[in-house]
Amino acid sequence: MLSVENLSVDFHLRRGMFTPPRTLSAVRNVSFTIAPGQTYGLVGESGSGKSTIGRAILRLAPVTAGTIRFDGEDIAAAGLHTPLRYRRDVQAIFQDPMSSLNPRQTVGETIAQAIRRHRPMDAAACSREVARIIDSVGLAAYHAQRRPHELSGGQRQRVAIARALAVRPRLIICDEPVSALDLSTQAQVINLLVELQHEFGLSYLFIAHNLDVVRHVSHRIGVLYLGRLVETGPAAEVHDAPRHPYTRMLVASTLVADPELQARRSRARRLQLRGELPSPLAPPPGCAFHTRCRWAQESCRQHMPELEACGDSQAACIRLAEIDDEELIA
Ligand SMILES: Nc1ncnc2c1ncn2[C@@H]1O[C@H](COP(=O)(O)OP(=O)(O)OP(=O)(O)O)[C@@H](O)[C@H]1O
Repeated sequence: MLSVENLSVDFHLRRGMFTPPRTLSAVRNVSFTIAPGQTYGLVGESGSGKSTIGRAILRLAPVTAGTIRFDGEDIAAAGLHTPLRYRRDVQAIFQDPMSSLNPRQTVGETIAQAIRRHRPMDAAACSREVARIIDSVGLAAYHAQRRPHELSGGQRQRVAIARALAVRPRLIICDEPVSALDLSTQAQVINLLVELQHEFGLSYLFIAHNLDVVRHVSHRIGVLYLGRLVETGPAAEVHDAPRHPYTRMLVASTLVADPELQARRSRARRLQLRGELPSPLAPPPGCAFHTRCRWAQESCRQHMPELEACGDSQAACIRLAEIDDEELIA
């Protein structure tokens, strides 16, 4: 249904009238597909380019190169005129629903407005539809009268999901939808998204920095480092048997609720991610991860690795064959 091919996004930064703009490569040559009813999870540290990919699909970030096809049609080439059908089929939910919900509108009015924008119907049918959608996201009927500031963070995220569902989308870009919520609310919202996927056959692009969260909802996962995919494949394989050094170190550095697993991850000190993501304005030569990789050697500074098949996944590292499998701790 969605096919992203060799997507690159550059931002041109101007510092003053008389200095030439500098180019920041936020996304480089990223490719993936999302089938109907499936979730593709994008994971990586802050600044790795996850949101920019989501925004490019939503036509909110410029596409420098590559294609974004939806049902075969190149959306990136559509210029300013995004087809109306695409604007309905592809919806989004973000980390902070407060910033995208109108503080003066009740929940019922917000959902009704979204319904009427794409599906004309009379007032009675619209209020029946609002009630049905409110129920389907696990809110009570009385929440229809509430305004965003009268709701908890989890309830506000349910309203954002309801508003997206109101237009009957086929794909939802979920950009860090649970990062601002406490752990138990995170689980509830994630379970809701999974249930809605089964009920309505939805597809998701699920963006998060926590690999365990992404693993839980995704069929396939892409791991981003400094704008490039360094590993991609079936969710279970990428999470439980990571190949790329960055994915291994990301797994080892992710906090989990299971105390035994957390203790094992904390003990694997050599695998803990240290240091900052390099600046995309001055990416390291060769493999961009070599500055933080515990397996890096001189050749890694000289060669930019391409994604290569390993098992059912693909990973971009010239030392894959030499890296010790003992050091896997999912
Ligand atoms: N509109 C913009 N103009 C200039 N640079 C931008 C713009 N949007 C993003 N960037 C830069 O592009 C890079 C990728 O940003 P992006 O927000 O996509 O990363 P991310 O992985 O989603 O991070 P986070 O989890 O913090 O949102 C960053 O270096 C960021 O500063």
